[in-house]
Amino acid sequence: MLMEADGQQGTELGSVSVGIDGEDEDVAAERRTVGRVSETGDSEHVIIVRGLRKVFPSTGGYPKKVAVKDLYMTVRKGEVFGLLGPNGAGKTTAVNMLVGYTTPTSGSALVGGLNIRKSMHLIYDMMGVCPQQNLLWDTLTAAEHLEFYGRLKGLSGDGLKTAVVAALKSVRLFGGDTGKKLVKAYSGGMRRRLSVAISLIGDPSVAYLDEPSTGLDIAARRNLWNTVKRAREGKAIILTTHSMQEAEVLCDRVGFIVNGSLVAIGNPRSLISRHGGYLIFTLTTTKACINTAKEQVSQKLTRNARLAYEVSRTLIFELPTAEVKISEVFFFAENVKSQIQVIDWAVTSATLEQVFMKVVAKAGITAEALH
Ligand SMILES: Nc1ncnc2c1ncn2[C@@H]1O[C@H](COP(=O)(O)OP(=O)(O)OP(=O)(O)O)[C@@H](O)[C@H]1O
Repeated sequence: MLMEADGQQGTELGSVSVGIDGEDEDVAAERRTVGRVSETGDSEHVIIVRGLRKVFPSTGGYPKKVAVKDLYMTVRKGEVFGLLGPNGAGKTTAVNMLVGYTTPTSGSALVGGLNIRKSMHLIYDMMGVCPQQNLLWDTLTAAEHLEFYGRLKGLSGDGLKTAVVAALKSVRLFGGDTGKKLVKAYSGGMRRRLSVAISLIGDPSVAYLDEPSTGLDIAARRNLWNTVKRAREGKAIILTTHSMQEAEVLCDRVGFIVNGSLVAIGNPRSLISRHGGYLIFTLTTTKACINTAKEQVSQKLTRNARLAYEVSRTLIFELPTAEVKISEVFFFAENVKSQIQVIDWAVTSATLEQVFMKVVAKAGITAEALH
């Protein structure tokens, strides 16, 4: 791996401060990792983001916008990293700085040891991008697109032909004459799949996928997940998504961004256990039994049960896992039938989506604003 001499490094890292008031522990630890690997160089951490910040100047009467606030994170070889956040959180702006679409206001990033501020022309050779908006030519076929981008990645001859066929097959654009049709005759989903195939042709060591599954039906989405899983080996992949299911299936680690700041980072499971820490108990009863049901949960399960939602006759409680075992909820649900009429009940662990809503709400955005 190339490690580029970087005169700014000392200054940039000199400003790293860990343990800023209220900063999440995992976010602080990631910041420390950035400091460590930036100093020593490291072939495993393919992407090292060092305090990237983007401020859009005020225009047309609108005030200036700090879209990304001092982002520190790393992505390792073989890792799929998911950037999650509500609309306008700064995900695309962060990716746009990394791929050279927009210049950072401050901070920098190393990609394969090269600084995005100085060596973007060299980084282009090792990266693939699936932008949020498809950048395709209506008058070319899918195969022609892939041949064009394959050549840009240095492929030629039989190697190029084989790579184009493999790419068309990987996103199911190969059957019949599909790959030979002009893109203007493609559906939205087919265009999206082609954009993903373009980003992966030539086996780049870094790939950025901005909401890759937007507009895909369930089958196409699952197929896309398999394509990304197969492609991840030896690559560092950053993807942005609004789908928590996609993040759980695909991502080794995820980062939640709110108002331009990273507020949580980690493996989806560890985030669930760290920030979730509760069971979701759903109980549907009759109107007459609602109050007794609430009392029973508080008395028999835990006083710390939190009523998260009450919709019609359905109550949804969060029960701290430190206080209530799942078997106790089963026992409760069976026994409470002597006190109240139970129409239905269910218990599940917290999901990444619930943890996301909680973390985002804590960071100052209401759940309503997310919809
Ligand atoms: N060129 C620009 N000029 C001014 N403001 C911008 C520009 N591009 C983005 N922004 C603002 O920066 C913020 C972050 O936008 P960005 O597109 O990065 O968010 P996002 O997390 O990708 O959102 P989404 O999930 O909706 O795609 C938003 O408030 C957006 O309005």
